[in-house]
Amino acid sequence: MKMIVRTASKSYPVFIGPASLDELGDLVVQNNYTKLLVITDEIVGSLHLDTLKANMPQEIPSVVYTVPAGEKAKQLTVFEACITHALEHGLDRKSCIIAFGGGAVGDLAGFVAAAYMRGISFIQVPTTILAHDSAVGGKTAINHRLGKNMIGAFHQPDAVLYNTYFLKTLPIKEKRSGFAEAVKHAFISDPAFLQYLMTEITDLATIADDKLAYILRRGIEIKAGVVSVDERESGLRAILNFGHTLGHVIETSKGYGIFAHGEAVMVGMIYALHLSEQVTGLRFSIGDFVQWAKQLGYQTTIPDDLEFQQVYQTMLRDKKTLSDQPRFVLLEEIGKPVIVDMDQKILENTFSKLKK
Ligand SMILES: NC(=O)c1ccc[n+]([C@@H]2O[C@H](COP(=O)([O-])OP(=O)(O)OC[C@H]3O[C@@H](n4cnc5c(N)ncnc54)[C@H](O)[C@@H]3O)[C@@H](O)[C@H]2O)c1
Ligand SMILES: O=C(O)C(=O)C[C@@H](O)[C@H](O)[C@H](O)COP(=O)(O)O
Ligand SMILES: [Zn+2]
Repeated sequence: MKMIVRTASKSYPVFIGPASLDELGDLVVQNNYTKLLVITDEIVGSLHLDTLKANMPQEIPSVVYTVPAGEKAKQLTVFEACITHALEHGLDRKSCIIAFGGGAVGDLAGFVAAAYMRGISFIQVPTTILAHDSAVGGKTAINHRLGKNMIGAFHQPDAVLYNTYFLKTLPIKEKRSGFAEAVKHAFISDPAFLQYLMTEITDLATIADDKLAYILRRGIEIKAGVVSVDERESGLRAILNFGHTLGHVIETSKGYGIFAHGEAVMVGMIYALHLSEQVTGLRFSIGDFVQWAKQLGYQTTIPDDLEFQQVYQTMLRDKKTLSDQPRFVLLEEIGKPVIVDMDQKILENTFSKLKK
């Protein structure tokens, strides 16, 4: 199946399904790429690189660069090594980078593409559930020890080829991480989708293929709808950050990769739901939601070793913060997000209640 993402700077196709890699050859020809650089990670490369290679047009020269798996890929040293590899192998301005992996590879490789010779093409070939979010919308970035995704650019891909066959080898922790972003998409825009998820999904290890396909498609539709209105987060796009203010702090404070991104976002969403109850008067059974999240294996409390004062300092560096005022995405209702400047005392009291 094919969807089109339309943003102010560019429109591009997202192909979803087991045959999506068939599109690669045509894309390479249509766009006249001179050379391809596949950036993948060591796990995805060892499991699936042969499948990707089998779908790459043999007449175009290609090279592969393998980076560490997970958040370790999103570092300046790895970014520099990718640029060096591209220079040493003669990539030019008409070359194309293929981001082959989950969100970490996508964010890194997209940023390499955004920066190399001031910007070349890239194609997302995502391999995780989470990537229904990360491969669409053009946010690319690497991390800084003081904050998540602090060094990056907006740079849209030429296409997204989402071969759902790759998802078969995902470990349960990564399924959980990716599913949390689908829950986020439901919370910010579609109460019926949230209801569907909470009713139909009771075990992440055994989601039926048709249900997973629907969840990915609906998540991409919601994300594409937001980025088509506000590509560079001048306003509306911030709603995609629901759960991320605390989520990113958890990732940064615990050390990148300890909590998977979506696992941290789940705790952040539960925090934001409690804040919403107090600040916007949200009426929603948080207890039922937390029970369901626990059943799916999520941690639903704030890690015990996090201290509010330190957490608050990291929140102040969040990209949504303006003039030292932390801003949160809260919900007035399910599907009705609002951006709110937050009072430190409310943040602290709710934080204390949600610690283990
Ligand atoms: N740019 C965006 O809009 C956006 C959106 C959401 C998240 N993100 C970022 O995405 C990253 C998380 O992405 P992710 O959850 O895809 O994680 P990931 O890319 O770190 O992959 C997680 C782990 O799963 C492995 N893996 C990937 N595909 C696999 C497969 N098919 N089979 C077996 N193992 C596989 C990887 O090697 C890695 O060890 C975070 O850095 C987050 O900040 C970006
Ligand atoms: O696409 C967006 O916009 C998002 O916020 C999606 C998030 O799921 C994603 O984690 C994103 O990388 C966060 O962006 P950041 O600007 O808060 O670093
Ligand atoms: Zn996210």
